[in-house]
Amino acid sequence: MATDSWALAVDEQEAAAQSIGGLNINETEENSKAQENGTNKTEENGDKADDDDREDRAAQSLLNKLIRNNLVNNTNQVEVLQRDPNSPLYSVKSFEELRLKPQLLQGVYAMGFNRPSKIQENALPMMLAEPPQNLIAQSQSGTGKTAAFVLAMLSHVDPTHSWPQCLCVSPTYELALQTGKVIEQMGKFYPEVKLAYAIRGNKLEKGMKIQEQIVIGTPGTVLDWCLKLRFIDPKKIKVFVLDEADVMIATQGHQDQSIRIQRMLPKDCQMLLFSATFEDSVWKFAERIVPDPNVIKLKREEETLDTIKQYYVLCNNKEEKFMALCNIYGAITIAQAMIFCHTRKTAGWLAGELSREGHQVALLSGEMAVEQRAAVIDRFRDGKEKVLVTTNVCARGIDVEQVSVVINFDLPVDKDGNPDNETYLHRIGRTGRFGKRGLAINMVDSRFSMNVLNRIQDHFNKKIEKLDTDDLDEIEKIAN
Ligand SMILES: Nc1ncnc2c1ncn2[C@@H]1O[C@H](COP(=O)(O)OP(=O)(O)OP(=O)(O)O)[C@@H](O)[C@H]1O
Repeated sequence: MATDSWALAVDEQEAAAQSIGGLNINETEENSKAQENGTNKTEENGDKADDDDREDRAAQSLLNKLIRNNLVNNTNQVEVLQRDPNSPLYSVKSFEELRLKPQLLQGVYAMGFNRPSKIQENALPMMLAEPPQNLIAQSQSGTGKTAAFVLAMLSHVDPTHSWPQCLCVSPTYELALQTGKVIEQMGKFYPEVKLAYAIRGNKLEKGMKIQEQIVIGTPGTVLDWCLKLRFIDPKKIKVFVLDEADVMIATQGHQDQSIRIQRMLPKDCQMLLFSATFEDSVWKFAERIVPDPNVIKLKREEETLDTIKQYYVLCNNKEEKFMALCNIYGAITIAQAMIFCHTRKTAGWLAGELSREGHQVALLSGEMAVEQRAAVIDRFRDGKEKVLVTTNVCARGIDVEQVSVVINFDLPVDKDGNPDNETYLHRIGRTGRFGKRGLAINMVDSRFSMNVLNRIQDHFNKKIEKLDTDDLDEIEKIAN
């Protein structure tokens, strides 16, 4: 996340410069030096960086949800740690085996799910078991966690009772809405089950009691509804879900609020916690929320540079980098390319220059709302634009199969100006699914960036070849 938040910080810095300097972006000397060195003023302000990180995680997670329309491929084995290692381990290969209510099975199939995802194979039997079992599950975004706990909640409610029985907390209003949508879709043929949103702005009359069986919301509002306003009787909750635990703990106060909610629930309430990543801090939090847990983990698919041809081009400034890019485009056919810039300003400039050259260009930029970003990514994935110019902020999690060329117009560095190897790998590396050959071209424009390139090369122990973009024959060769 380091680079994302750094790029975001730069974007915000530029936005500030823009608002101070009218519509012209006035790059101060200090600013441009900072960019050159890969350092940034805002890093002095630790709080600000933390804020960025928080926003960044929630925004990234929302973006992932908006652009994802099927499961991510993952060939790793699921690790299961049972609370009682002697009890049999159930896993299912079909939804029928779960003996779901027919209305729910219909909902699952109507969503186009044919069989359980890897994580669902193990998680669903555990979550649907009698007596209910607690679960901590970790796997990357897009592996089917949300669908799994939504199915568990819908299976456990008794629609003849008009009070909340399942409670789900999400880190932000927008993420809660997204999960709500999945509940509505999956419960489409089960209209007796109703859903309420405990989110800011949803004001209810004093003394009211919620009648909906499922409540989804953010921790602050859920806590108020349970404790202060008593719209919900926490003692009647049968299933408690805490989603996106890693994003949750990044937000000040959410951790405590979640723990306070959990304390109000009955001892036999089923506790479920989900997270895309599992740092120590997440694990400590998870253990406080979920007593006696079963644990399911699915490691991320490893990315590799093995099938990627990597090159670098020596230039003196951004204009030369642009010329080099034009030469490459003139020499080889590029179906779709993603071009990464360090700042929003460079990205905007480059997108403009490329459009002038007649390219169909999409621009992803930090000031765009997450929904706008998702729309740009969708258009690009549909092939409506052939070039996507972006800063780092927006680019995580975008898997575009047809992207054959990735260009680092600026090399990825962290906030201290050190090579950001993880981001480099993430930009150009391929997982099993996208195992096709790829081409990565790095633009080097200073001694500083040459040093970054060399360190990246050493880190991955993979040669990055020099490319002379004035030599058309040489460029043609790299396409073969
Ligand atoms: N068993 C399944 N078969 C096919 N598609 C599925 C299945 N389960 C989930 N999906 C789809 O895969 C995508 C990712 O699923 P889901 O949102 O549940 O994953 P997640 O791990 O919660 O990720 P995120 O946190 O990004 O939402 C969604 O588009 C969902 O509709």
